[in-house]
Amino acid sequence: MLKVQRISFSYIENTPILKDISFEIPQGAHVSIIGESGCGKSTLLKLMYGLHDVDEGEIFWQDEQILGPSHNLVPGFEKMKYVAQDFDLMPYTTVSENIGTHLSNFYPEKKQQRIDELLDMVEMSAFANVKTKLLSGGQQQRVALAKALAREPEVLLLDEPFSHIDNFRKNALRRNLFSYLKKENITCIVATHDRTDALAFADTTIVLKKGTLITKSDSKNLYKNPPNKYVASLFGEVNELPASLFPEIETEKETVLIYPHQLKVSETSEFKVTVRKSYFKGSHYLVLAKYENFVVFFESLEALENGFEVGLDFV
Ligand SMILES: Nc1ncnc2c1ncn2[C@@H]1O[C@H](COP(=O)(O)OP(=O)(O)OP(=O)(O)O)[C@@H](O)[C@H]1O
Repeated sequence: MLKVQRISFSYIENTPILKDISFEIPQGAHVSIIGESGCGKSTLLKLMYGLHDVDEGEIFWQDEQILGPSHNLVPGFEKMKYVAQDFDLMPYTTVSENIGTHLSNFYPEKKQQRIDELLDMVEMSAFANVKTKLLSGGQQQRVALAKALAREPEVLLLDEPFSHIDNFRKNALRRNLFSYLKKENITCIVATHDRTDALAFADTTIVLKKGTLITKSDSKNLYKNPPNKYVASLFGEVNELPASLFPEIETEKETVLIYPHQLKVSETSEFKVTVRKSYFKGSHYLVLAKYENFVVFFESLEALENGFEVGLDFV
């Protein structure tokens, strides 16, 4: 269990970056940390790894307290690995050597086997003997992930781990990585802007806003029942519309949050909007429309003309 207990932190005096944050993460769980840019996601990861001293509060992994640099000669908690946004690779050594940096040379065959296994997982076997300075950003990011896993950490902390990787590889890599982590019961915490990291791969999602934890919840549940527009917006476009338009939705609030895919064009609906623009999204169009002073997003299989009036049903 990772226990974060009432921690607060500031880089500069009287400018708090994280305020009174508490949560627990069971061993083997996968957790995403989401929130707008600058809300403190990276800082929280760094504190969990022991790269800064907390101002207040305590962090524990199992029964061991994670202490910052004022208590440790070499900052960083041994049982964890942290992959930062800058990958921290040795540029003039090969991919294999980088991955094997922390592996013992005592059993060379075993070491090579482990390197090969990791190269395969991150789909970098063809680059084993290439110096890392010659790799693209996305390739370096994959090597950094493999290097972090080489000695099987108990906890893996990842800061935007797939940000440099193209979609084609990202999806395969994510599937490989997260199924490997589950198999090995490695706890994984990912700071991310990518909703797929949260929705498809994290059991639990933590939401930060301006340095405070605003919710921690089952990822699917959070998506289906976002507590407010800020949370819903982290998953994509969302409409906040008067609840009176949707009597079928039970709520005591004055407004309801509705994702674009929950609104469908209907000839019979009395809720009429005026189309402003259609954006092609591949499988559908995202249509921007106006209802009185509200902006309304909905999905349509066809592009709709500016000025066109359509009815929308909640589905
Ligand atoms: N070394 C530092 N010294 C002073 N302020 C810092 C330092 N690092 C980060 N900050 C500030 O702390 C706040 C939180 O930064 P952090 O990088 O943790 O946010 P984030 O949520 O990870 O952002 P992003 O999504 O853009 O990566 C920001 O206001 C940032 O400017």
